[in-house]
Amino acid sequence: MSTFKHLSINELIHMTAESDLVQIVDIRDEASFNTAHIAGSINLNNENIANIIADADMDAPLVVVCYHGISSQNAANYLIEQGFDDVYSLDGGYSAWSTANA
Ligand SMILES: O=S(=O)([O-])[S-]
Repeated sequence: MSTFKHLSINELIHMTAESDLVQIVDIRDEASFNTAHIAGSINLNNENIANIIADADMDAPLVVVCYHGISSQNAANYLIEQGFDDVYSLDGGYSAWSTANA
């Protein structure tokens, strides 16, 4: 069974520049997500997770974003268990992303 990989902010920028297939899921609370999020990301929550999994391309890269890159690692493991093959946890989370993109 595969394990998730760590992804830096720079790696995410390169990955999204090179492929349109990259899926980004943000597991922060909805209010934080609505305030600001990485372009193209989806807010993943208990209500929509089943639909997102059902609609997703399980072979395409899936990047999990949280606040600081801690809880995204658990979510990444969970999403691998659900059948995703190529899962990444964004190191530093949205916090690092927003600092890098300020
Ligand atoms: O979202 S977090 O677990 O990195 S604080």
